[in-house]
Amino acid sequence: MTATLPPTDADGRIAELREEIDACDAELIRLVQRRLAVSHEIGRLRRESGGTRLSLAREQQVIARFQDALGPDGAALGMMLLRQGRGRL
Ligand SMILES: C=C(O[C@@H]1C=C(C(=O)O)C=C[C@H]1O)C(=O)O
Repeated sequence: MTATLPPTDADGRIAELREEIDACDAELIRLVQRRLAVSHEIGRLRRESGGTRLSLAREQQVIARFQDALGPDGAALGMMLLRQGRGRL
């Protein structure tokens, strides 16, 4: 059986939990920005040393990691992060 809270208590708890979600989102945004900067630096180093801009083998590993942890939506999230780092191909 689940306990029911009076609406005013529920409102207060929802407000608290939304603050937690806002903090998670802020952290995620910071991490995505950091990931993008690191990814660009690797791409620059690889190009400057005569390599290819992308590494498809590495991209498969990244997508597999997201898929294993989060399922199909995780794989989609991994692909969005990779796409963000690629910029114009
Ligand atoms: C960052 C790299 O370069 C590219 C970007 C990747 C990424 O954003 O994770 C992965 C593979 C590469 O296509 C890398 O090789 O690790």
